[in-house]
Amino acid sequence: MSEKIIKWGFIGCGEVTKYKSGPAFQKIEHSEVVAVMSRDISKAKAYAKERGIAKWYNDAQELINDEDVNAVYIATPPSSHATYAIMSMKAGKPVYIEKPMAVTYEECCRINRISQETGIPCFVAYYRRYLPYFLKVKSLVEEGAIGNVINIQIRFAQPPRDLDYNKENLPWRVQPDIAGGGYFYDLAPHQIDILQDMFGYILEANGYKSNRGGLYSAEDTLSACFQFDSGLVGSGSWCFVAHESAREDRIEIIGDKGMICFSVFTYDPIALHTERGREEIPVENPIYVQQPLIQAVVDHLLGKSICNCDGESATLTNWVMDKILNKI
Ligand SMILES: NC(=O)C1=CN([C@@H]2O[C@H](COP(=O)(O)OP(=O)(O)OC[C@H]3O[C@@H](n4cnc5c(N)ncnc54)[C@H](OP(=O)(O)O)[C@@H]3O)[C@@H](O)[C@H]2O)C=CC1
Ligand SMILES: O=C1CO[C@H](CO)[C@@H](O)[C@@H]1O
Repeated sequence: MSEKIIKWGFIGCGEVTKYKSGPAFQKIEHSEVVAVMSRDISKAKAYAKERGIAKWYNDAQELINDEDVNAVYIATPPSSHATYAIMSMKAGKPVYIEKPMAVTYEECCRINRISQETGIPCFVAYYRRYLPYFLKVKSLVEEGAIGNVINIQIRFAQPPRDLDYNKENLPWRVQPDIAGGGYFYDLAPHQIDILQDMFGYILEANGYKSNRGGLYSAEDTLSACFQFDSGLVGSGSWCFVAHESAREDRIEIIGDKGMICFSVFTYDPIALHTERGREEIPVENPIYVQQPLIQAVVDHLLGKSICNCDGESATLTNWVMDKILNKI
């Protein structure tokens, strides 16, 4: 891309854009937000006015066609990611898509096909790959702090959220036609992506799912096992209707000389267990957590470096989830 400034249009301006990503697009050099879209024009206008964004729309195609917009951030629920990504790339505009990339592996493949045919890049918001906390875990593994890695364990449990009890108006995150599944499809992609970034691609995955809470139709409890290309095996369990006493957000990387435990959502200090005992390693992340990844995307679009947080790699995470859910 020859432009000196990446001028973003946002499709969707909900929660994720308020703090995690939105301000970062405006803080980064050679990056501006020039337009925003919500299906409700008054929401789009209020969002734009509050943040000094010049234009607002209630129609995605109009935002994409805007000549001032030269890259598109898709921050809507997952069921609309493929449509907007394909519309944008067909208009010649690179996309940065929120996670999960789409509601199925097959939709991800469609997005990648259009990216290949048009030559327009597609990135996915797996920002943990660029966060200091996870880079520290990765460097401990690479330095051999725990010897050879033998096994991976993911454990995640949380109680239902208040909104999950509202049968008449359930959150989109537990509606599989919008979200791709239940909370598993919302949260597990972060865990699966970061593990694939550290250990290579997962080539086998199988799972069992169940609905134990009866609050909504999507699965709320799962167990899975998986194997990486290298032969490394791991397993995971997820429960979204657990008692508070079972709350957990933990990945264990078990080695032959120690173990690393870390969290994916709460960033509790990394725990390094070795023959020296247990050490805690606190690591600070930036306030706008997507900023390092967005910087990498902007640098890629400016031709300065390559960002590999792309559609091809993100698709493998949807593949793993669809295998665990028996969707494929
Ligand atoms: N990377 C991360 O850490 C996080 C990522 N996310 C991801 O970001 C995405 C959005 O999540 P979040 O911001 O929490 O969701 P919200 O429900 O808060 O916001 C969704 C936004 O999309 C708009 N919208 C909904 N449906 C459509 C549609 N079909 N077409 C156009 N606009 C639509 C909504 O506004 P309106 O209804 O007015 O159009 C709203 O602006 C999801 O993919 C989610 O998984 C979310 C949180 C963190
Ligand atoms: O990282 C995250 C934190 O929680 C949100 C709500 O479940 C997720 O959508 C998001 O991906």
